[in-house]
Amino acid sequence: MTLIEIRDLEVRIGGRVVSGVPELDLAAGRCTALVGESGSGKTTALLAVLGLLDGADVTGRVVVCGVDVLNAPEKILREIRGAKVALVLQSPQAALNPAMRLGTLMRRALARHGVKGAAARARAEQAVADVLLDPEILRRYPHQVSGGQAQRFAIALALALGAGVVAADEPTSALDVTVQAEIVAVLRRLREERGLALLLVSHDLALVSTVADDVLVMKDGGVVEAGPAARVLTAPAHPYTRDLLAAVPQMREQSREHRPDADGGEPDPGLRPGARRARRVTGSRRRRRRPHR
Ligand SMILES: Nc1ncnc2c1ncn2[C@@H]1O[C@H](COP(=O)(O)OP(=O)(O)OP(=O)(O)O)[C@@H](O)[C@H]1O
Repeated sequence: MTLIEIRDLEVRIGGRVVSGVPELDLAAGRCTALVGESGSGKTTALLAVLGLLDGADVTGRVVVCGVDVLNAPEKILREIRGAKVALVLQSPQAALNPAMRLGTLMRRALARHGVKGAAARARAEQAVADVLLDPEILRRYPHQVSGGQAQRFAIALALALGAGVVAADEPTSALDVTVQAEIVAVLRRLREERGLALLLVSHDLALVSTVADDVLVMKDGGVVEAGPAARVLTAPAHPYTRDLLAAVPQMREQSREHRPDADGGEPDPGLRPGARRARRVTGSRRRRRRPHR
């Protein structure tokens, strides 16, 4: 079943094309990743899927869980956001109301989608258990949880609402290495067990190589190459993709000049050989924030 279908999507801001995706099909249980340099249009494409591009000139066709997003009334869009497609951001704590316990927050979100009382409590507890969090976390405030816990809570919120698609924008780049691997493991398990579909925006080629089935490589607001991750990341056809991949060891050498112990430490669980190196380098780009747990 196709959950996201994009055809000839073009987003213009101030007359300039800032993001364009000619074709994307995402089925249940699959993961498509948008990769590319900063400003290439990845986040804009993700926001288009959620119908969150007020003020932009958007053309083409975006169908999410049967809803024609670019032509749907705001009321319908509000219904699909959360209940069908959940957005997971780089720093979920920033998006959580600091004055509200996580349990309250989740129950309010459920109430907006018509689930209340004991059913909401049960749904919340099940969802946090599904991402391997102790239900006790529902009594805590956002500042009382780690970055990794907050990210798992954001995923749990998506599960509680019954979302079949998670749209994740750099979901691990604000987290430290061990926690990144935990989040990746949770996302992979949910795909396998629940058939969750994942639309992933990431700078992190290591993350992409471990979770994505398909990859779209974006540059200057367009897609320069698309195909199965196993092919695109090992035998890239486009010079830009080759540059992107070639930059990884090169940047590693640069970073080693500044950090003599750069290759120390144990390999990360859950990363394929070579991926750890790619992660370290790509994870140091502009959007990376200070790791926290
Ligand atoms: N609201 C806006 N107003 C003006 N320009 C915008 C707006 N939103 C995005 N852009 C421009 O659109 C282009 C694509 O931005 P986008 O955030 O989609 O890129 P990205 O690939 O996700 O980059 P990054 O990884 O840095 O977030 C950029 O040139 C950006 O400056």
